[in-house]
Amino acid sequence: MSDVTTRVLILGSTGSIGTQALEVIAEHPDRFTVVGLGAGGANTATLITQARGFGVPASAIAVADEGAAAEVVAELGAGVHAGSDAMVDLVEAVPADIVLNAVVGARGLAPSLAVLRSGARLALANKESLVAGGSLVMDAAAPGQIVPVDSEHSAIAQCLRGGSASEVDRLVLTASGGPFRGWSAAQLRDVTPEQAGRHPTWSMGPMITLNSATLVNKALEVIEAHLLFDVPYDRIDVTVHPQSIVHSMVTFIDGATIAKASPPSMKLPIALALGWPDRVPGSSAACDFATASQWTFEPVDDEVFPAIAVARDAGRAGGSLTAVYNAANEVAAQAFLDGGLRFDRIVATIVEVLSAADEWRARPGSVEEVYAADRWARARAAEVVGATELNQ
Ligand SMILES: NC(=O)C1=CN([C@@H]2O[C@H](COP(=O)(O)OP(=O)(O)OC[C@H]3O[C@@H](n4cnc5c(N)ncnc54)[C@H](OP(=O)(O)O)[C@@H]3O)[C@@H](O)[C@H]2O)C=CC1
Ligand SMILES: CC(=O)[C@@H](O)[C@H](O)COP(=O)(O)O
Ligand SMILES: [Mn+2]
Repeated sequence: MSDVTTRVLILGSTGSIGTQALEVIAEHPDRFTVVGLGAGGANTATLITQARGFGVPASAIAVADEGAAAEVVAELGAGVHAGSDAMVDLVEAVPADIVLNAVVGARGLAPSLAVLRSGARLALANKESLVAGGSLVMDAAAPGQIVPVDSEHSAIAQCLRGGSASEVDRLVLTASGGPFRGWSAAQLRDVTPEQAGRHPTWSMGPMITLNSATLVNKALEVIEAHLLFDVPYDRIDVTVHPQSIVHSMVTFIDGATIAKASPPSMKLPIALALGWPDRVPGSSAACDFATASQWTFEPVDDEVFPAIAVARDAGRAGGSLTAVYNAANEVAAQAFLDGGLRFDRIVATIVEVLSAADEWRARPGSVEEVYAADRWARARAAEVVGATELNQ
């Protein structure tokens, strides 16, 4: 084994993915070293503890919120990167072999692009940056420079190892179905944020947990799979698998399907992305085939949960419509969490915003054009959310 460790910079270190990544690294000090940490600023105590625990200096820390950054400076000293460009500044200032982007939301786009420019490997949890940036992100990446962290895409990448793209017939993403699997449209009207926050199989941050409940998470993941693996939308399926043990599958042209299975834990795909292409021993418990269990698969109810079908249409139409989809969702989801929008109106808001988004059908020529689409969609979504008829 090499005596040189892999230098890992973590953006979003205080969140669900970020903290699990630090657990993986702490378990393997012979393989990985933390060289930088970035976060929004809502959890400065955690960030300071992380910096002290992993020996990260102030100059290798980024905090988006200026006030929170000042708190970190008071504890760790001057040099902390602060403000809306802090993640990009950090990526540009601190040499790393791998940058894990575990920031939440489309705000992760600029940092993702900065990582690709730096030449480091991008371990990508922040699916929103890919969905928003689309071909811009993929075009900026060298072959193999992006390694997926999202469990489904990690699974597919594993199923594809050693094969040739021409042998792939279909990608099959699994979905837990969320907490409202089997519910009727009428039942979804009265869903509360508390109910939507109870994911059946995964413990995750609040936004992805809500996105799983609306199936917007799976919608974003279909777009993510299309971009990462260059497979057309009509050859990407979604199946509801409530146990979340099969993390996704690939069906090949001879009728064979390869599935990747393990109990639900993000530590495995995080560790694999950090160690890629090598597996990190003991990342997760393995399936216990000595105990009786059932793995079930059922179709998505597209009538009650239209999020995936809407995303496919946006993705096929192309341009910046997937950025519009994501931005509209971020606004509507936050409005729901704040008590200002009915649950079933989240996806209705996305549909409403997309229906007026024809100007964003052109392929973006620059990241500024993506940001323009994102800003437009946020403003339009805020108007739609504010329209009383949508909440009746
Ligand atoms: N959690 C999971 O199991 C999975 C998550 N993902 C994806 O990974 C990403 C992270 O998810 P998750 O860990 O659950 O989210 P969390 O909400 O738990 O964590 C989000 C992280 O982003 C940071 N952040 C918030 N605002 C900003 C900002 N303006 N600038 C920089 N950083 C910011 C937060 O910092 P602070 O604490 O300071 O607010 C926190 O560190 C998402 O894109 C999600 O879809 C994908 C698959 C599984
Ligand atoms: C762990 C992970 O990758 C999440 O994206 C997970 O897949 C969410 O669960 P759903 O299948 O309910 O969206
Ligand atoms: Mn996922």
